[in-house]
Amino acid sequence: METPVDAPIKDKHEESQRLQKPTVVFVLGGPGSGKGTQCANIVQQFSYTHLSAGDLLRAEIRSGSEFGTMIQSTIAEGRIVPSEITVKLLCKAMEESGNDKFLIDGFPRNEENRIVFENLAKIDPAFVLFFDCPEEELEKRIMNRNQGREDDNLETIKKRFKVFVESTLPIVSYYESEGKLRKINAAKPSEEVFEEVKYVFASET
Ligand SMILES: Nc1ncnc2c1ncn2[C@@H]1O[C@H](COP(=O)(O)OP(=O)(O)O)[C@@H](O)[C@H]1O
Ligand SMILES: Nc1ccn([C@@H]2O[C@H](COP(=O)(O)OP(=O)(O)O)[C@@H](O)[C@H]2O)c(=O)n1
Ligand SMILES: [Mg+2]
Repeated sequence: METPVDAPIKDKHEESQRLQKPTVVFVLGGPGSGKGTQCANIVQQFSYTHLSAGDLLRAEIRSGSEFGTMIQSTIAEGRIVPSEITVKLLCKAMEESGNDKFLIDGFPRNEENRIVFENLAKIDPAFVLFFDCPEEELEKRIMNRNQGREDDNLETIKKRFKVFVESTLPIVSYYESEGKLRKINAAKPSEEVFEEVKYVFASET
């Protein structure tokens, strides 16, 4: 069939670019809500690669990067690292993975994260998983986590909860208004949470 003469070449290029975009699922929830735990479960049953923004930032500190000291002090204070750094780490990890389906855990944590990702990666999430859990349960889980994290102490946890409420919950509301939020009750035992998670993935794919 002939190409219609008025079909602009640029639009065709943009369409093929869009079709090649990877599938991204953002995974949000308060600190200690089980994002990392459930992502590990998901990759065992569905063909996703798990990218944790926090893990990438901690690896960047260990690598001796020029930004290491700044990232370390930002994390120790429970604040959010400048988005360009985190988004570049995520994009690099996506490129290097060889996969085209990603769980992006702990991101976007604020509006700047969301917009910089939109502008640099130019990918919209397929949907957003949100692990909903009361603060007192989160605090207990973090205090028992034992991963030797500098930010898993009571003083920093309080700051992280404040950042979560002030900066991340508005992002959760944004995706809800876009019809992209899949809210999970994360206050249950891990196996029961995963049953809900599986149901979401089975319905989406
Ligand atoms: N449903 C759950 N019930 C009780 N403890 C949990 C549950 N999910 C995870 N945990 C534990 O809570 C801590 C925080 O979980 P993690 O997956 O690291 O959360 P996040 O990545 O959201 O901070 C870990 O020690 C983990 O083993
Ligand atoms: N998008 C992100 C994700 C994490 N971080 C930093 O990394 C810290 C740990 O994030 P994390 O996702 O590993 O923490 P948990 O929610 O898993 O406990 C956050 O408190 C922030 O200081 C960030 O600045 N930007
Ligand atoms: Mg985590």
